[in-house]
Amino acid sequence: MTEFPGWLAFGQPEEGLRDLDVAFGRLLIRQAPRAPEFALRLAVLCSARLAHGHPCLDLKILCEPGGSIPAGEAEAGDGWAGPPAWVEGGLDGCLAALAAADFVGDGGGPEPLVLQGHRLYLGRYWRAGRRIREDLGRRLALEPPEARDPAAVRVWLDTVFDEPAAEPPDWQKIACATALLHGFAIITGGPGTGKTTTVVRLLAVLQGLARARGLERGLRIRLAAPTGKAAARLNESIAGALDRLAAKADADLRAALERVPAEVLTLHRLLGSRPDTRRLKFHADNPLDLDVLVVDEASMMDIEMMDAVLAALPAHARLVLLGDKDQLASVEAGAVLGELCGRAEDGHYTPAQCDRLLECSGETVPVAYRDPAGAALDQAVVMLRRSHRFQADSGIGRFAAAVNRGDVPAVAGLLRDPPDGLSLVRTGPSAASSEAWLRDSGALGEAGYPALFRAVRDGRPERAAPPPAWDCWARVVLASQARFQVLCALRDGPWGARGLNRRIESHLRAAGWIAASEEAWYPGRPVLVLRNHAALGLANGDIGVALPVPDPEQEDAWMVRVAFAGATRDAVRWVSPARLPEVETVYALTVHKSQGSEFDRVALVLPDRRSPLLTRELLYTGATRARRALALVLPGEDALLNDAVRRGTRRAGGIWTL
Ligand SMILES: Nc1ncnc2c1ncn2[C@@H]1O[C@H](COP(=O)(O)OP(=O)(O)OP(=O)(O)O)[C@@H](O)[C@H]1O
Repeated sequence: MTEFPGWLAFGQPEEGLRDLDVAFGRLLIRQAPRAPEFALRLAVLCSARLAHGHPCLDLKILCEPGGSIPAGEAEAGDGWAGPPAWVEGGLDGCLAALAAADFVGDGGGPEPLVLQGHRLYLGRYWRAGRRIREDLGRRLALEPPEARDPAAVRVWLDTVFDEPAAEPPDWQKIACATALLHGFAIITGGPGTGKTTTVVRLLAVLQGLARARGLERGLRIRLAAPTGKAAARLNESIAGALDRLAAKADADLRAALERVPAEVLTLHRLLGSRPDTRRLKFHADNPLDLDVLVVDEASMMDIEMMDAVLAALPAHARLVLLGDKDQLASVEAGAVLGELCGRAEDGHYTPAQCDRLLECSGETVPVAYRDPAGAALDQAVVMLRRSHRFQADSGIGRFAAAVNRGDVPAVAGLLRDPPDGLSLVRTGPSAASSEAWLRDSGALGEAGYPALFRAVRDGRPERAAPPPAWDCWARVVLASQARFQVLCALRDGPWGARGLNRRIESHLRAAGWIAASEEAWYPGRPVLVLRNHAALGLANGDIGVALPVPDPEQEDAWMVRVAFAGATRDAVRWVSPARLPEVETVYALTVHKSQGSEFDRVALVLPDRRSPLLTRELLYTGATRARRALALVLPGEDALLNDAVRRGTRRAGGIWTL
């Protein structure tokens, strides 16, 4: 019988170890009983880091004084400053112990862990990271046909960008030119900076140029997003951007626009994910049949998803990623977009690239963004810098920008005297169940959840109404649902989503919006889908609302169906609650789950105590889910908010440096 050390016991959440990590540690001991225990602890910590989205353990950060890698980033736990007591001999000590362990290799062999410099990876992620880097390297080196005809590119770009930018240079035009010049490009930018507008123009130019080259069938273009919600939102905004561009198009541009698809799939659907297997339909040996793939909300892509997408993408195909590099990364391992955009703020465009961009677009890259030593990746990344959604003086925009800069005094100043669109609601730490903050934050007000119930109550068609009338009602209800949302940092604890959901529901019951006698599936109950369900066309993160509809089997009887937005603009999908995969009520939603969604008004609720999960990215992501009004609900002290603004997540990835 193998002896296991005491710290390797199942059910040790206080150590931050999941049972999975413990099982991994035990497996390693069985395989390599003579490995130093210190190396084993590092290996198990490496596995535990995955739960927090880190694909590797950065030993340098671990050993820094104040490096604070809490093994147990439990939601309610505190971070700690400095390495754990069992770390001996600093970075050199870690490296020596790992060198003596059979289960650690350099990536060339089958070892389950790989040590690369000062980073310890689980082999699976290291190999995926290396494939990503090699694949992107190949795509960056591709010279697409458009790059060979800068004069034609210039004509088309001048056609789709027919108005000068308010402030030169026109980064949107530069982004289009960049994506035309490379087989792989990233367009990053905050909310409303015009990523969708830009990509629609890009796709029109690509189709226009393809037609001019005599490619009669046009390019095969697919649009995708990591979640159903993000796909549905891109669907809407692509359709809007296409309409806007078509309104002023000449015949050539109209012909090109007709070949730009508006349908957006989830990445899982695009890759042909199947219910009972991890194997995808499309992969390296059965690639996707397409020439251009655009992925929106790419900040939500983790390493494995990126690896799967690249594997299934034909070698000649162009990949364009859109996303906000400052948003929270995927909860799965790896902040792929954040890492690829690590140098986007400063451009780093080489003189040769600036010349090419000028030739293709007529735009001059400002000196501040030039760098003779710029890397190949830098040339393919463009950051859009101006929000067209928020006025420069809008409360949400200013708050989000200050949070993003980590500017504590600016955040404090904005909250002291909040500009339009921003408000601060202070509550006592024990006020989670009180009605006051819910009223002050707008949740129980006219524009809050009562508006959803009013849409349910007032818009219900006559019993005999035809199906389109029921769809129309559902669309109005779903639109009301998307107008207001309570978001919280955490899932558990008094200010976490779970508890708040129950409390908000009971306040709505007390106010008479939900009848006291009604069952779990009362009309108006909003629910969040927690798992992908390919057969029902539902994806993790989709939100639906329960509604009563006539029962066709029994006269005068009603049945409950949950309405979800369908894949196309006006479609509604009705699903019986009995067929739904795992769902939960969603008056309060965690910021993590809200990625890819937007709401007119948001109440962003912070916890009353410190949590390592409360970071700058989380605040920024939560705040930028709001389009018109943001109420920040602060149950604890200001120091808590200030700490979060200061604390940027340090995702230990290293994919791009592998
Ligand atoms: N160059 C521009 N001039 C004026 N308005 C613009 C410009 N670019 C985009 N817009 C407008 O700004 C709004 C946001 O644009 P868009 O949806 O393209 O941004 P986005 O970055 O994709 O936003 P999201 O945050 O939803 O991802 C739209 O109403 C769009 O019409």
